[in-house]
Amino acid sequence: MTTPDSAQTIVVAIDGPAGSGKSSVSKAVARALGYGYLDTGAAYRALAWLVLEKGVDSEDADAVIAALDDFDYFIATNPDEYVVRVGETDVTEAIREPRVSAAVSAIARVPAVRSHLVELFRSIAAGVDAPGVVVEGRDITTVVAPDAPVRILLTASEEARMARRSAELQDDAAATAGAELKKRDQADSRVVDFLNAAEGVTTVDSTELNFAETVDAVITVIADTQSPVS
Ligand SMILES: Nc1ncnc2c1ncn2[C@@H]1O[C@H](COP(=O)(O)OP(=O)(O)OP(=O)(O)O)[C@@H](O)[C@H]1O
Ligand SMILES: Nc1ccn([C@@H]2O[C@H](COP(=O)(O)O)[C@@H](O)[C@H]2O)c(=O)n1
Repeated sequence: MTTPDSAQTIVVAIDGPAGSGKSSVSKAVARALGYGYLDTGAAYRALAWLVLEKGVDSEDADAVIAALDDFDYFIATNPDEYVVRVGETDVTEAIREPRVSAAVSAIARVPAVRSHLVELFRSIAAGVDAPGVVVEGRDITTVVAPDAPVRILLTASEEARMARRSAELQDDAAATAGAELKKRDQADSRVVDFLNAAEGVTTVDSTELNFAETVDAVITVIADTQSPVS
């Protein structure tokens, strides 16, 4: 990714499967370092939300591509003020609904959607006014910002990810969360590889780490990149 201020704005690219902690860890890292934070999954979710609002079949690639014309997207990059809007509508909560999670993989496998959003992400990241920006998703280390100085695959065992996601929810929702997470990873991994680290990408496996330890591990990777041990 090239940024107008690339000499000053460090891009930290983070990929990983669902529930690996990408959003929560990236947000905490951005806060700790005074960096911006860009959640790329939110854009795929927001487009899925728009497609559902329009009553369009999310499996109909042409109709999904047509919806891009009305996709007036905004996401805040301040980690302390997370908000997502489509046009005037605040969709921050709505894009987390199970119906959106269930539709998003179909949207994300449309190549024209991916290329449109990749350009959008590069432009949003380039506009961040901070010493760095943490950009997280599935193809950040490989497609969106393959030249980023810091590239991390954040992972955890499927059991750990399912347990963490279930712990956020109540009864019925907790029971289905694991299955949803697995299904989405299976669909998404047919489109981009976020289960294996590409060359030059550092893996942070949080299976045996608590949240604070995981944040520290990511900050250490960033610090090591800035002052590598000779
Ligand atoms: N190392 C950790 N130890 C314990 N809990 C963690 C750890 N890392 C993340 N979590 C928790 O796991 C849950 C899932 O994290 P998060 O939502 O950030 O994952 P994600 O990768 O962004 O998921 P998705 O791709 O589905 O949006 C959150 O409740 C988060 O607080
Ligand atoms: N770089 C990305 C980011 C996300 N996706 C798709 O969006 C879905 C939602 O992402 P979350 O991070 O909020 O879970 C995800 O399941 C992918 O379908 C993507 O393709 N590329």
